[in-house]
Amino acid sequence: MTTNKLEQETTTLKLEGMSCAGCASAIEKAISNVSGVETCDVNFGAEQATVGFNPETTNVERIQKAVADAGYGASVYSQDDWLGGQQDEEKAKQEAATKDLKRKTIVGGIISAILMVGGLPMMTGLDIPWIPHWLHNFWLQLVLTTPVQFWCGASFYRNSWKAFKNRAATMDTLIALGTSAAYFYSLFVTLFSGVLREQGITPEVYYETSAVIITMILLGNFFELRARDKTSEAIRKLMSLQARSARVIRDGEVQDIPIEAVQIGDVVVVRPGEKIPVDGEVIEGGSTVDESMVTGESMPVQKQAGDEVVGATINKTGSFQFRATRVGKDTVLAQIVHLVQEAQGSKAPIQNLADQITGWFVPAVIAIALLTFIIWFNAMGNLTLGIINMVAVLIIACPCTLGLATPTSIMVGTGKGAENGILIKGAESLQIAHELNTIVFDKTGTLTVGKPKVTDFVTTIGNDGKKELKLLRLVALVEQQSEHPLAEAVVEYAQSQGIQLEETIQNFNAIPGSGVEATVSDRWLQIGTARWLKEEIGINTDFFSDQAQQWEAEGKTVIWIAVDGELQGLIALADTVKPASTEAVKALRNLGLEVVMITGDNETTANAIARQVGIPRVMAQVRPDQKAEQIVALQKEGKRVAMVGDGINDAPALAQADVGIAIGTGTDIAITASDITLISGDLQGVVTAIQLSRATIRNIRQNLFFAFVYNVAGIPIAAGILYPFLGLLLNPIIAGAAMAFSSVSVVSNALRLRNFKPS
Ligand SMILES: Nc1ncnc2c1ncn2[C@@H]1O[C@H](COP(=O)(O)OP(=O)(O)OP(=O)(O)O)[C@@H](O)[C@H]1O
Ligand SMILES: [Cu+]
Ligand SMILES: [Mg+2]
Repeated sequence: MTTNKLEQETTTLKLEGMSCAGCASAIEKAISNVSGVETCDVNFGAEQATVGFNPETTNVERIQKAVADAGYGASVYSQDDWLGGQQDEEKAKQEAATKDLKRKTIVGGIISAILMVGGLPMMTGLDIPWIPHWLHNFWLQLVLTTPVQFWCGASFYRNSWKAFKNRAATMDTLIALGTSAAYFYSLFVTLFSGVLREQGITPEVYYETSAVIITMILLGNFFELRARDKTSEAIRKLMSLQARSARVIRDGEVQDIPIEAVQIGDVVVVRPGEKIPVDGEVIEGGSTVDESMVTGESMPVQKQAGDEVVGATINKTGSFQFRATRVGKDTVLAQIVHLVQEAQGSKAPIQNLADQITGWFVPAVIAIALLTFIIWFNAMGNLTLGIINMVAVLIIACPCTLGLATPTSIMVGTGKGAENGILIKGAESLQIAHELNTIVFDKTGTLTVGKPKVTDFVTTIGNDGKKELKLLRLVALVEQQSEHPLAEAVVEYAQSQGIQLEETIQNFNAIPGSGVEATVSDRWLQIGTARWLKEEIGINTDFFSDQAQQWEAEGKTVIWIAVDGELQGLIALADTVKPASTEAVKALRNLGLEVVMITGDNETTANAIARQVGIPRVMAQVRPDQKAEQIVALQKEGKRVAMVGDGINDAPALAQADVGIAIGTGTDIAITASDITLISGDLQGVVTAIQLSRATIRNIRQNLFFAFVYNVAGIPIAAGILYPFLGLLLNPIIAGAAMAFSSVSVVSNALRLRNFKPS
């Protein structure tokens, strides 16, 4: 990573023509070889590639060409795609592919059934009267099997040729080799059956082995395709939330226009029960809006002039007009879709092992298969069993299950997150979240609502109303320049006392984590923490010590006022704890996590709030620039730390934490430094995210276990290792069935994650 992040561009490509994880690694290799490409993640499950590259040395076209040269297709994922009709086009293409697969499976199925029935008397040694003998004729079997081998099974040959050109081998290689061995051996026997008989060998053919295996694998593919389709359901659900049209006021009249035609600044009319088409700001009227589809928050939200509305949410009772502020790919919904798409295509570290294995797996299997043949043929002198066992090894060893295990679970997991208002940036975050043991909460705006109100105001001059107001005016004038929530509260309070704030001030200076200072009306004002005034400036603060102590114990934030270096006043502000905070903290502790609160506020206040929400460990008086250091300190204690913050001023800490969880309040989703974004401000989302992560990783482990067990146990049995002891061989047909349905079972297991419910 030598290049600057800013110079790197990331693009997501939609891939075509992959049949297994082997293809994925072939594409990954091809893309990585393009000079200028810095990172590349190919996801087989999501059929997409996420490529980071330096736009100065390469471009998307060159990357696409590399993919095409490797024998696959890559198209650019445009965020506008799903707004227009391109989605339908892709759907039609997919439907055609499914239909083709279905037809081939049916033809293969019928022929296989005939072959199996014909083979029954031979296999069982019985003379079954209703089965005519000619059904077992070698030549008839040849005629029947040939279309299955080369028409139904065409894709296996095509794909293994593609892989071969890339000097790679995939699951298709194994299937093509395995079934070809059975077919051509049978062909040889058919042609020379006379010669074999003369030599005293009973000629036997294995046409049905090949036909049945091909059919079975096609059937498996068919089920897998249908099941995999369901893993991307979440995205489709999100996309379908998009409204089709909007009612806007143009040229003084209300017009119905398609959603793509809406422009920023358009005035949109929304009636009761209608879907809000794009993002905007209410300018007239009011209503309650159901935002659950975007935020996961089930309570409808009140809207009036000045409030933001989000596209795809549903207007309940009232009607209103709003001005469009974000359209097309800039809307909150479009961004969510984009993010989920990217996350679904990203790779979890847990997958690396599976990838490495698949890389050398196929060549190794071919070697084992050859060895099996050689041993059976040479040591046992049995050509037929040699061929059959070799075919069984080739078929059972198919690594496709291994390739599907992780990505399918990740897709379902991230999709499930989105449904619950939890945006997970990548598979890696989803994985790390299950290892967390410490959760650090920011206080203001995270555990509390973040809208403090002034509750008390006292001055050293006692109860002289006029002088008090004069001081408050000076304070508010200074605070007007600050963006701190405390400052806003002070200004609001002053205004509510009827104070006019129209005077320019000089030398304004904000000291983050301490306070603000400025000159107003020739007076030098310093407003901030006691520590700052006392220890850094040297002002005597004794006068208000007791008063401050009392307020702080009530959980109020106290700010101190000094004029010309002398203490003159004290303001207390209270912020309400979010109703869900206590619940969420409790749930997290029940999950076995240590919960910590971090704040710039002073010790006493912090402790009072911590007690209210049930947090045992507090880090108080931490300056904004020190928050990240505190996270490092926790990490040095050996902890895996998640930081939960409002995403704006906590950015460094969010980035430092193992998992940064940002609270996006309302429409303001700051998806920047965080790994996970909770779209609604509900802290319960933290609990859900961790539970979801644990469920997903558990699911992946199950999948990997199934995949490994099946391959590791299957290969030796297929090779005939049990034969000397138990006389047990694996019929290639059974191997084919096992192989076909192992991937179906992995995908079905991943789909179980769809039942995940936040508790
Ligand atoms: N504009 C300001 N006016 C008055 N006091 C301020 C101002 N900015 C900061 N302070 C003082 O500095 C303290 C620390 O501020 P800081 O922004 O680090 O934390 P906070 O917002 O109180 O809490 P948190 O860290 O939980 O967000 C505040 O509690 C307040 O006493
Ligand atoms: Cu396979
Ligand atoms: Mg703050």
